[in-house]
Amino acid sequence: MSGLDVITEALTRVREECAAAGTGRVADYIPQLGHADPSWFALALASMDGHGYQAGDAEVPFTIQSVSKPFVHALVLAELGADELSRWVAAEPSGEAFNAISLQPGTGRPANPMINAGAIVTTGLVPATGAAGRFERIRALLSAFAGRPLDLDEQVYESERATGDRNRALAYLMRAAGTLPGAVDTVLDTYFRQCSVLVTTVDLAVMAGTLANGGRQPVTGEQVVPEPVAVQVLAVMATCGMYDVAGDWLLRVGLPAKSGVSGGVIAVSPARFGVAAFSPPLDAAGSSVRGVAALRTLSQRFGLHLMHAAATAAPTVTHAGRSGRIGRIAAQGALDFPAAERILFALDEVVPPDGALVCDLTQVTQIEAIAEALLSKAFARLAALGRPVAVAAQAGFPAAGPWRFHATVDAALAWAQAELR
Ligand SMILES: NC(=O)CC[C@H](N)C(=O)O
Repeated sequence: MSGLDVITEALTRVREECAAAGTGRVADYIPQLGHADPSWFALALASMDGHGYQAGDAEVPFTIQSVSKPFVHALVLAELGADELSRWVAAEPSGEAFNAISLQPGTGRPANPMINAGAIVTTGLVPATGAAGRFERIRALLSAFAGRPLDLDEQVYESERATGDRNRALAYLMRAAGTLPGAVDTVLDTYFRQCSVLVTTVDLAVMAGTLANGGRQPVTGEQVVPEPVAVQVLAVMATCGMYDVAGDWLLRVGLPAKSGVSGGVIAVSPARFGVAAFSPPLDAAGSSVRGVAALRTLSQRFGLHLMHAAATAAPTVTHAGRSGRIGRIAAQGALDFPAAERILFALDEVVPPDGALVCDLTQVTQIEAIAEALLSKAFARLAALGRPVAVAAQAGFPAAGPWRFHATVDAALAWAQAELR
């Protein structure tokens, strides 16, 4: 408990409101899954600072099922790259159920790595020596995302292996089309094990939080996958994660997400939160009825819709004005492209033709390469026009250039005044 329990209470409230949402059916096509308690219902939230909040049955273990797919997708992207992976699996929404036969005409590739056909191929592409080694790599990866060692539920694995004829049929079709990397039984065995890894709702929230945090686990600090890989995975989750309702989900919830037949659902609010819900009864699309309702409510109530983000960006330029012939600008936080644009726009307004610029970046915490390039260019341009430029910044911003670098704003001001005299 932390934050005076206010956030925990907000989660608990959403859980209560969604407890009666619709009716669903616990999946039993994998017989062992049919033993789940339909009343289980949990919510969890993980922040980028590693803060965790939970409500309900958030520590009940269940098998991860299809929620494993984005993480294994990340592993293969990190190993092979998007170009090589796309030779095997496309990245198009299928508009079909998770277990649909999906072979693109011509190439035989499955539509995307979030449906079973594409996930089976993706699992087969995990580089390893032998099937056991391949599963251990996947288990290690899922554990790194969760920040703790995860176990296998042998009974669910045996149950799915004994009844997984539909997945076997998909694998044989792809094998015949030449798009299955490996033998049907070997690849499927790894896939069934991958789906049978045990997690809790708390685990799922922090796993989603790792994707939200650019691939860095917010609690352990481990960079589990490179940042560009996390970005690519989120893109595919956004368009394909919710199967045949992906479009409606993006409309109403507006977050990259992934559901699984055991009742788990994750959603990712990039650079903000990882969110997870768990409740076994499923809707017709194979997603948790209460989980979907809860994530929808959470996204709306907490203002997490992706397309909402731009309007709420924090102010980066904290001061833009003039004292005498010195134009002064101060900025704070992380400087990305939009922040650089704001600074550049303000520069034009504050620096007089016969004056100098003092730019206070001491409260800047991070400068993206594009922001650094644009600001450097603007400073150089001012300097070339004969206007002295003094930059006050913490170490990190390049001191080299046709401008003066100072550790404090006072030093920058004093230098600029002397230059103008
Ligand atoms: N949607 C899911 O969670 C499906 C996963 C399940 N193991 C299957 O392949 O059928």
